[in-house]
Amino acid sequence: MPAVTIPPVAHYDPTPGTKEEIDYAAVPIIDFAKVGTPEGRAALAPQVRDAMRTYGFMCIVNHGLTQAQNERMVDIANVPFTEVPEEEQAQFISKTKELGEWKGYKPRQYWHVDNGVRDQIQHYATVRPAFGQQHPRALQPFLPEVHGFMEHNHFNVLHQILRLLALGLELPEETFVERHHFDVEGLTFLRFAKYYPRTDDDEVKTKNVWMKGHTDSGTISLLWSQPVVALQIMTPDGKWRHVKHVPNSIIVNAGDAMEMFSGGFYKATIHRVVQPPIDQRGFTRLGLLYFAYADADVKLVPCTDSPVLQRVGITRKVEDKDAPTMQMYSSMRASMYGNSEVERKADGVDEQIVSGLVVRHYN
Ligand SMILES: O=C(O)CCC(=O)C(=O)O
Ligand SMILES: [Fe+2]
Repeated sequence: MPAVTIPPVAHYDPTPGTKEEIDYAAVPIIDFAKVGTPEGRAALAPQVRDAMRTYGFMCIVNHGLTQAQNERMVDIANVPFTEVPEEEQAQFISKTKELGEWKGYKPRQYWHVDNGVRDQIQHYATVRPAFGQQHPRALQPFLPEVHGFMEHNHFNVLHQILRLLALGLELPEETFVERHHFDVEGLTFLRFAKYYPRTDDDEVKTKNVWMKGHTDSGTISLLWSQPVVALQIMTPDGKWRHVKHVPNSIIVNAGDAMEMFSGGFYKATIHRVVQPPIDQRGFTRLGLLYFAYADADVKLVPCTDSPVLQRVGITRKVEDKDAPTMQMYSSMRASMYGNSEVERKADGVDEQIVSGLVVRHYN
């Protein structure tokens, strides 16, 4: 058998952890060591149900990748930003506003943040299968690893979370798994995100907000925890609080589609990215994010056969007959995000109407 050679990649030095005192959100830590067995899932289901019902966020440890495998992916994630010449990057710009999809680069300054300030975040998005997309030359040697990382996210993490969320609603375990295929073309994608330090003027004009408060449009987002403390969530008491970095963990949140499937039972929690604490300023912030969506043609209506929902009641944002499909909803959201044509409400909340649903961005 030929030896498997792993192409070398430059190391991305992680930013040192902050030493500042920070008011962290009490995001529950969920240990996935036993998630592979029915007994393990039965024990985890109530923990996951409570976390996603109360916070809409949880932190998963023992997800099956080692620290070294995690670091290797972070190194690979830096390749599209550091190893691809600008002229070549220009050939792979995502047509997000035109097509409502994420594929390739989101350049810096693509979004309006606030008061005329544009973002300083660059993304590179890979759809599934990774081989079905054209990629810049420098990334090509790493595609088998990128694809393997997506498979790990999908089957070992996402599908297990979906099983636990179905159990939490007393639904058959595969209810949500069956709506999240990997091998068919769909909306789910992997994002490499690089946040660059900003000018003081930009910080003042945006009140230190780097990415506006929002809910994610899909079902489940997997944010691989990284050391720069800048992600905040709106906690149940209405305060913004930071999410703590737990080494080699995954921060998980539910998006709008999961909130709709669960009739409001699981919360699509508002979150945002802000300027890091003083000792972490001046560094870049590099993240791995896997955004899961239900299959494109699935309608975003509540699971009325859940005994739990029958007991606690269902909240709908639109009538079932008017509910959008996953494709309709996500592409509208993607094309409209960061667009200045929003209605400014008095309290610093911007509103847009997407497929008949009100979508809010919080400053
Ligand atoms: O970078 C992060 O920590 C979160 C980013 C985020 O919320 C998003 O890309 O939707
Ligand atoms: Fe998000």
